[in-house]
Amino acid sequence: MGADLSAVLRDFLRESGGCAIIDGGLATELEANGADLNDPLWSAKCLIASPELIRKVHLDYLEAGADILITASYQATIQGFQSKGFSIEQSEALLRKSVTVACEAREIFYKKYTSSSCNSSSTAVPFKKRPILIAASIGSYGAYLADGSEYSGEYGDAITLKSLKDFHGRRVQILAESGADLLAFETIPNKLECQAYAELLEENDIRIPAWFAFNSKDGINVVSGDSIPECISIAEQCTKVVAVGINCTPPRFIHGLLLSIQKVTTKPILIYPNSGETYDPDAKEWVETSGESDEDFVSHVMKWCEDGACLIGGCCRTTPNTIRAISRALGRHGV
Ligand code: MET
Ligand SMILES: [Zn+2]
Repeated sequence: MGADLSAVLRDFLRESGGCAIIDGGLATELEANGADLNDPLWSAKCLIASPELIRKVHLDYLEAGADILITASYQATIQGFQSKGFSIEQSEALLRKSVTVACEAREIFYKKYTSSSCNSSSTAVPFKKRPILIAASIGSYGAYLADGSEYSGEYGDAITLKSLKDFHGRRVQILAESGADLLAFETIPNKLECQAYAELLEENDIRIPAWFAFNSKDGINVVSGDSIPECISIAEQCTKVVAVGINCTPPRFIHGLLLSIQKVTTKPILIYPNSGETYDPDAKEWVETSGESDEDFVSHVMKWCEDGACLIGGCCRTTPNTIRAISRALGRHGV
């Protein structure tokens, strides 16, 4: 029998006081720090040209209180790197680099606070490292297409369960063996891709736990129109999936989605909504009309906890300030 992968997350949640904080948007925060991500690789472009910027944003999120960092591999695929002229070996190395950069940020953060606590006073209480997990991001096939189809879930008839498994298989294997603590399957737009991930996890020797995060644009179904309870039930049956929930979805939908998810899962529930703005894939920009301020966003946090969420963070257009505000709302203090 394999190791109990769910224990990794349950122990971590216990050490985090019952509710852990996920980081905020990575790609949009890289852009806020000056990166030009108008590219099919999106945030993964920085793995090639500016990994130090990714490390900085990871560190900003740790300073803000995040307990979990999600790597810059959301739109990093072997196929995507190859179409830029990289070899298979180089492409696989870039995938691994997304995890290395996040691990470096965690090390820098730990060192900083270990040394400051040692220097402060001879009677200082030994510094207790807060546990920090690195979650290797796996964006959907629609994210690789870079045409916004992770927000429609419409892949066309040519895309089958088998083609999705073929597309994701090697990347999943590489990231599972990269030193990451978890695999974060993000922005899953339809049931077919959920099934493909679950089968890949079951059929391969994947030794780290995974979470499945779906996105919704109506507060009822996943973006393709497939039923949330059906998608969650697929994840529920997969022993390697240790948490399920929602990402990159407006905060106003989260309460209703949590109520429907709760009914069909026994696993910890995670949510990391976006800022409430909408992405226009044709214009390639976020439409700012219905965005929520950090205060509005955070005013939901305690309610989401009562609704059963125990991993909470932010997705696109949320920032270290959002995470700092979530941390305060949860009564966290200091590092
Ligand atoms: C479109 S959702 C993007 C998720 C990814 N983890 C990011 O924050 O960049
Ligand atoms: Zn997002």
